[in-house]
Amino acid sequence: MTFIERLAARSRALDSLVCVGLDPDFRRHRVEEVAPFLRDVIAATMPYAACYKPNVAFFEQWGIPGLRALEAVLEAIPGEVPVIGDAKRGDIGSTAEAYARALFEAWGFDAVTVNPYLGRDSVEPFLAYRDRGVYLLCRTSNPGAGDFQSLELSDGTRLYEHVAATVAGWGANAGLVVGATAPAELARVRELVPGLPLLIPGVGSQGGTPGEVIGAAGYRHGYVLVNASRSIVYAGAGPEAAANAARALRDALRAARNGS
Ligand SMILES: O=C(O)c1cc(=O)[nH]c(=O)n1[C@@H]1O[C@H](COP(=O)(O)O)[C@@H](O)[C@H]1O
Repeated sequence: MTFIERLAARSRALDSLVCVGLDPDFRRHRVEEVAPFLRDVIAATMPYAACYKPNVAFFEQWGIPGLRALEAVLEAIPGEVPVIGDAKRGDIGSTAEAYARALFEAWGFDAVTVNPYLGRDSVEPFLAYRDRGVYLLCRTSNPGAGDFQSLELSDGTRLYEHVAATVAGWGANAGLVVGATAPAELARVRELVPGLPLLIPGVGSQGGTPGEVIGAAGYRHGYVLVNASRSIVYAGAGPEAAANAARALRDALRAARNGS
C-alpha cells in the first residue's frame, strides 16, 4: 500500500482530515518531559487524527536528547497511523539521497516535506521511495510567502502555480504543501492540480479557518490533510484539551463540507 492509500483509508475510516502536528515548545518543557507529554497527547487525540506530523526542528533544538525524545514519540504511534516527518529538506542530489535515507530509513517516516527550490534532481532521491509520500512546498503559510512564491513569470503565471503544475508530473507519490492562510492561492492550486494530495498547515494559531480551507480545497479523504500543531497540542493544560481541540477541528472541517 502506498502512503496516500494508507492515509486515505485512515482518513475515511475516521472521517477526519485532521493532522496533529507534534511541535514541542522548549519554553514549556524540559527535554525529559517531551516524550511523556506527547505520548499522552497522541493517546488522547488518536480517535481524531488521520495522521501525525512531528516537525523535526522542534526535537533537534534540544540536540541528541531531543532526538531520543523523537524516537520515543514515534514508538508511541501505532504502525497503522501514518506519520509525516516535517523536515523541509532540499539539497543537491547526493546530499538529498542522505536526507532521504535518514528520514525514510533511519526515522521510518511514511512521508516527508521537501523544499523543491533546487529542482527535480534534488527531489528524485525522495520520490524514489515509491511507497512513501513527498510533500513539496508550493505556497507556504508564512507572512513572507509571497516574496518569491508569488513572483510573476514571463508567461504571466505565478511561481507557486508553476511549482504546482510541475510537481504534478513528478510521480504518483508527490503532493504539495499549501498554507491555510492563503485561501485564494489554495483554490487556484486545487483548480490547477485536482489530483494532487495537499498538506494544508496554518489553521488555528496562524489564522487560517476550516471553512476557508474546505471552501478552497474541497473535502477529500487523503487528498486534503489539514495540520494544526500549537492550537491542538497546547489547547489547554492537559491531553483532554488537546483531544477536544482535535475533535473540534475535525467537526469544523466536516461542517464545512456540509456547508453548515
Ligand atoms: O510544511 C509544513 O508543515 C508547514 C508549511 C507551511 O507553509 N507552514 C507551516 O506552518 N508548516 C508547518 O506546520 C506547523 C504549523 O504549526 P502551528 O502554526 O502551530 O499549527 C509547523 O510545524 C510549521 O513548520
